[in-house]
Amino acid sequence: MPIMTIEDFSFTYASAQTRSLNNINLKIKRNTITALIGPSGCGKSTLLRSLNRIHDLYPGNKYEGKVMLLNEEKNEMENILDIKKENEFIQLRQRVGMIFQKPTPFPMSIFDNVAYGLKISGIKNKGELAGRVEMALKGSALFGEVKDRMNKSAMGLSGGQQQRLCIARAVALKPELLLFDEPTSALDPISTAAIEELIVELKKDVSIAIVTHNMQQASRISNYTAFMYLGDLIEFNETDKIFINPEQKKTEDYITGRFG
Ligand SMILES: Nc1ncnc2c1ncn2[C@@H]1O[C@H](COP(=O)(O)OP(=O)(O)OP(=O)(O)O)[C@@H](O)[C@H]1O
Repeated sequence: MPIMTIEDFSFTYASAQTRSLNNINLKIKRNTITALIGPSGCGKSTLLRSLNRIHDLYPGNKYEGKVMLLNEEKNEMENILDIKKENEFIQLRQRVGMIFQKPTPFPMSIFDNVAYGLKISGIKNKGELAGRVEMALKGSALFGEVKDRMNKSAMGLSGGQQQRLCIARAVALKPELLLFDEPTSALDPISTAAIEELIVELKKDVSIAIVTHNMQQASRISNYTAFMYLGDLIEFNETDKIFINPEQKKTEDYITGRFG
């Protein structure tokens, strides 16, 4: 079973007259990386932000269709568009974590950044907290660099380290799906390579969707690629197929750089 299925999904922003996404159908398979690509304004971020309903931080947006998330315990798919209660939103965003374009560490210590969500989710035991923080930092390939400065401010880390810290913060909550919104566009090539390597490593434990402007990045790290244009999903397939032998002319024009 996929971790998520997006079914006839359309989205309209509160302030907009027309839909930003039209009838999207897409499956995100477990333990794979799915890349969302397409020209500026095609709806990549809008789609990604629908998958943990982060749009709902602002009221009045219109969702149509279904976004079904696998409940592994019950072995059932549940429609996240039915969620209404605050505690259900908190739980959803733990299960479906998000990493943004600019690293967003909190102005607190490295340890507290990672412990923050764990405390909210009810873990109070100091030993357990320390263990989970260490595990998340190891899982995000950051532990070696920060183990001697856990109580120093996270703001003193480099951009690439801050982004790995944000990944550790999400990973600590043991998410089922991680959403990356252009996670390397503010980073230098060396930090970018480290984050790409980390994302590939993470897919052993978690399913991943990533928005990227960088087509080399999509072809390097993803298993599946969705090409979007003007709010439509034009083509979705295995990444090699999309980049080597796409079915749609629009996809081919985009990946060969004829527009976008
Ligand atoms: N808060 C908003 N209110 C109204 N319309 C919005 C809002 N955010 C985005 N849009 C519109 O929704 C459409 C899709 O935008 P979106 O940001 O998802 O595209 P994108 O493919 O991620 O673009 P980019 O690559 O430039 O980030 C665009 O037409 C955009 O103008």
